[in-house]
Amino acid sequence: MIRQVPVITIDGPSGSGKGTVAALLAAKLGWNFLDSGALYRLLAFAARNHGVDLTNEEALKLLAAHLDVQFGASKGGNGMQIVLEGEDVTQAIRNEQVGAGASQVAALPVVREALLQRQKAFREPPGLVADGRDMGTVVFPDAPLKIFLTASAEERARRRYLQLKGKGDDVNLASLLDEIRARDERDTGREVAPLRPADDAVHLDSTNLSIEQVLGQILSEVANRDFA
Ligand SMILES: Nc1ncnc2c1ncn2[C@@H]1O[C@H](COP(=O)(O)OP(=O)(O)O)[C@@H](O)[C@H]1O
Ligand SMILES: Nc1ccn([C@H]2C[C@H](O)[C@@H](COP(=O)(O)OP(=O)(O)O)O2)c(=O)n1
Repeated sequence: MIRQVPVITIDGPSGSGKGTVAALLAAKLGWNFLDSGALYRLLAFAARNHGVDLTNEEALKLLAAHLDVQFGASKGGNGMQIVLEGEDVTQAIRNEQVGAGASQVAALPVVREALLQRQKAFREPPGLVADGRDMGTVVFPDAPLKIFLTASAEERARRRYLQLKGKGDDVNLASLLDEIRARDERDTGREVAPLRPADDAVHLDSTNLSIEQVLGQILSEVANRDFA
């Protein structure tokens, strides 16, 4: 049997730490990294730039199919740089307004379909770490290790607050908590590819864990299997 390129999926709600841990894990293993949420964020961002309404399914489908984006190593070497239509949007797509737009367009089946192959194409040797909402359930259902990462809504809002404040954004903890809850509801309640753990996912609650502890627990799951 041909051995498939291994994938580790990390799904979970906003602020659970998926992106941080997935990037660290990919670096540690020397594997590729897919930040699937960035694709939905990029689509919401591009729609705004092109004056496309977030309910206009036909236009969004076209935009998603032709999204001109490059993912590369950042200039400083720490993290990923995202270039959309020639513009560096790495930071610009990381605010709650773009996150809410991403969650809105992500509920449309035509959009998910248009982005599916683009996500699967990240599965290249020697392996892939993919984070998002439906990595383990829809995009890579045969992944040999699936993590479902959670944390309380209050802790997730606190993390997001510190993160955005650190960037100099003007943020309010109570509204971030409201936004996180609204996004949880939309992402778990939608009909297509809702946020939910795969049946074979390992559940990790990071509320009281440091980033290093979460990474350590995932690495011990990796060590218990023989794919990496
Ligand atoms: N276990 C943790 N403890 C404390 N802060 C964390 C933890 N995991 C992530 N963070 C911080 O929380 C913020 C959100 O993390 P991020 O990886 O973007 O979450 P997600 O991708 O799930 O939305 C970041 O500033 C990150 O450094
Ligand atoms: N695989 C994915 C990834 C993200 N999405 C949607 C739902 C999310 O609210 C938005 C933004 O995702 P992203 O992972 O960037 O957001 P957070 O960093 O968790 O706040 O995109 C999705 O539907 N499926």
